[in-house]
Amino acid sequence: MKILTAQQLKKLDAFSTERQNISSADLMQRAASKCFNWINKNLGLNHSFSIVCGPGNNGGDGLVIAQLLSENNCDVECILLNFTDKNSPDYELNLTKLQKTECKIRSIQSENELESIKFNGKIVIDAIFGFGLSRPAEGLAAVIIKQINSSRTKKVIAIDLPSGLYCDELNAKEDQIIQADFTLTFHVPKLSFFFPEGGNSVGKVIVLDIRLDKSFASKLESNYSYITPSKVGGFLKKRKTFSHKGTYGHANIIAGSRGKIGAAVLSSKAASFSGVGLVTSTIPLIGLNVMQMSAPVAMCDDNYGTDCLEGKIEINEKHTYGIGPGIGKSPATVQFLKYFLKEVTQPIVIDADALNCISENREMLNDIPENSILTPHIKEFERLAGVTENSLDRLNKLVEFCKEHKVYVVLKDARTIICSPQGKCSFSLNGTPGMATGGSGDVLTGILTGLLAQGLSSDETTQLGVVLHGLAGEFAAEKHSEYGMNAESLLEEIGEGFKMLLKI
Ligand SMILES: NC(=O)C1=CN([C@@H]2O[C@H](COP(=O)(O)OP(=O)(O)OC[C@H]3O[C@@H](n4cnc5c(N)ncnc54)[C@H](O)[C@@H]3O)[C@@H](O)[C@H]2O)[C@@H](O)CC1
Ligand SMILES: [K+]
Repeated sequence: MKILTAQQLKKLDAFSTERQNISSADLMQRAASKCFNWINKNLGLNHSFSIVCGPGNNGGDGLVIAQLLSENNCDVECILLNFTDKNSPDYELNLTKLQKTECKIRSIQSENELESIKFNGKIVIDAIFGFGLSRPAEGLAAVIIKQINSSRTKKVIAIDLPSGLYCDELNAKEDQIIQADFTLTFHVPKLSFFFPEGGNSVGKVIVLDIRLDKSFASKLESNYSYITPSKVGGFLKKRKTFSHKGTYGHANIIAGSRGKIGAAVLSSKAASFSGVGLVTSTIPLIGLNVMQMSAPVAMCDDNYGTDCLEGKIEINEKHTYGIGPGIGKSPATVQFLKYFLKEVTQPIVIDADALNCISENREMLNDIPENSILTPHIKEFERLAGVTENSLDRLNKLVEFCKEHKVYVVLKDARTIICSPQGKCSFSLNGTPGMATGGSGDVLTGILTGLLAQGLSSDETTQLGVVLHGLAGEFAAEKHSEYGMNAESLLEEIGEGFKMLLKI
């Protein structure tokens, strides 16, 4: 699904109402009903609700939600921020409707009236600004946002976007933005959700389908799309009854050095859980016993060096290679990598120290086979492509880099971004902060190598692999909490991720 700008969302909104022969107020009613239903189903109605409304259509959504809560006999108070007399027409219409219900309505003109408002213990519904934010929240809006953020609220639910967050621009550090527990966003997640400059404020993102015109949306120009489990599940190939280990490819994980054999173990195990037929671990001799004991499923090739990888590897055209986890940067390993890249012709997965070696020996960039998959985290990417000023600058550099080198880059972060050699970017919302721990990246390398080995294209591999890795993280966090999980917990949950994708 394409990620759209505020301008495009407005156009889509207008086209959809016209095509469906409904008014904009009907669409607002539909959007607000979706929010109400989500709240009812997921949090229940037995709470005290405070709904804070701004002057535009986001505020209008808030008014309809207030109406629905009030009609369902909830304890609800609606706070109107009156910093302008130019309210949107649908806001005015729904305010008149709300005034006919039992809902308590408070109209706030100035900051000193805010003192008497208490948000502690309440579910706060933030409907101050949506995608129409045109400048940083200031004055009354900024003060109330600050007040909500510092209150002991039960939960904060942002409607469409946390107020104060831009839709497709970057916020400044000092901007006041609602810190939501949940963001109920319409149609698609917004670009800003994927960047650290504002993405920390969205909490859990729930995308609500308000039946905007899908064919019109697909014709709008956008370089950015959002990957969902339902999209990537279809990339899985059906396993045949009469098949054997040779049917499903051979992943060769080239990894490890003295003290970093764990990275090789994690990657090799992850590959073995990805559906691949065979796994070989190409490791220095020092890791042989550890690997055989911890990952007996992997065959070992220990012919290249004792403490670190060295020498000239013989490329097997039938193998799909994933190189980098824990290999270190010793001169002998750099030579090993140089030779490997010169010889290999099929797309490969390149991670971690292999990327760092390439950054320090840039001529190697020219030897990376087309459609290979590079999996840097932000620092590793900056070593490859240069320091970036902010997320948008990084996104532009990412596009340039992938086009120039004809590779896929999986830029690992809380919100991982995949960029294709054509410069198309896909964003994933799967994953959890519990995955911010050593070894998570090694697991991703294993998954990607395993999927690529099974004959998926690099495009399918990156999208499916990133979602699967994120789902494994979510299942691990569910079982062990975000604190009590590690990279090994991810391995145990790859299967749960597959089960979910197969159900869709
Ligand atoms: N297109 C869609 O998909 C739909 C949009 N809807 C809602 O409509 C919202 C967009 O509505 P609008 O375009 O009316 O915009 P908003 O409601 O986001 O806010 C715009 C209003 O706030 C003012 N404003 C902007 N920044 C300000 C600031 N920093 N300080 C003070 N005032 C400021 C503007 O002048 C305008 O009056 C969406 O986010 C969503 O909640 C839904 O009702 C239904 C469908
Ligand atoms: K909002």
